[in-house]
Amino acid sequence: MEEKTVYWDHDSGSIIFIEQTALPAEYRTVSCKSVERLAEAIRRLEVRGAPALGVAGAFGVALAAKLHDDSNMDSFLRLVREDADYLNSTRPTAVNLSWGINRTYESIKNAASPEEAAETALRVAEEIAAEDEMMCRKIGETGAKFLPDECTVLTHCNAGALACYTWGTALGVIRSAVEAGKNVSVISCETRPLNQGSRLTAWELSRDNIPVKTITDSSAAFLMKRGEIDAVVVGADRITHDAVFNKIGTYMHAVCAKHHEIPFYVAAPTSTFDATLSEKDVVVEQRDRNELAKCGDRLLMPDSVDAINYAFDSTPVELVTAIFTEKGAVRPPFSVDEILQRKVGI
Ligand SMILES: CSC[C@H]1O[C@H](OP(=O)(O)O)[C@H](O)[C@@H]1O
Repeated sequence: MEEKTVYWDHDSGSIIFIEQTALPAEYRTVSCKSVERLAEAIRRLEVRGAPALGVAGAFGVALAAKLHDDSNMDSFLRLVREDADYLNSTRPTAVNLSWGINRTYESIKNAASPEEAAETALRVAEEIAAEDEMMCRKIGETGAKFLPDECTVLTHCNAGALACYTWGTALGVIRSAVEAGKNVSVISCETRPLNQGSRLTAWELSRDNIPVKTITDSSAAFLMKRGEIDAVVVGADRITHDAVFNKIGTYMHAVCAKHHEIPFYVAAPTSTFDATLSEKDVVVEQRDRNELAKCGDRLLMPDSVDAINYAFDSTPVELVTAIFTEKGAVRPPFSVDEILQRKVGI
């Protein structure tokens, strides 16, 4: 997949993103010209996936800096910070969103004018996007070495090009393994309730001619029990010293993989690591009941019944075999500070 998930269009001066809620039925892009529209896109998961949220948040700050033209720098920066905080409030769990927003905002705090600030913010956002692509390819190269020459890999949700600027993290590992000549088949869990696995991962891999079959999330343990899964590779939204936060259902797969002695890998850039929090401190996003209660116009449960709809769960690092990063592979237990400070392979 060559398309970029979210990028800046210099001709129109707007953010272009792939509208992911329309996939797989329709491939379309949106030209986003306001911070409010970008915030809506993030809340609706039109733009989604931890690294992609980091890139989108960075371009959101660049858009805010372009749109505000208050000549007084103090009020200009206050207005841009308000937009940045508004974007940051859209989704709490993926650390990359706040990381991309804050890194871009910090780059303009000493600008001499709004014009200079807008130029700087856009440059930094495009650097973040380019870094994401480079990191995904390094993550892929690292992880591909851990996969057997012939294997079936189970993945959950979408940690592919659509969850990043391009290439992907978990799917980046699979793409790199295929590029290295390995015979990899993929089992993609549909990932209820929004079906990022059946809608997006299956779409991405089928376009790349990588063998993929979709299963219900509840089928994963049975396939492991039958010996049909050789490895699990998933993405991440936030990694603390004691847990990996990822799409709801990941913890279930990790427990089952441990029971069946199947390696459980996580693929994520070091920007996903959080040195400030522990598992108990992280806010896990809860989403609207209607994501479970309805499928289009079809009612799936009584209106009178409430739902619990966590968007993520947390997997203790003890259940993780290794984490593939752009700096190399990390085996728990690990020090997040040491990982973030290391410039070379781990
Ligand atoms: C490459 S990390 C992608 C990560 O983000 C997804 O969440 P969402 O679709 O709600 O943004 C999921 O947790 C993926 O593993």
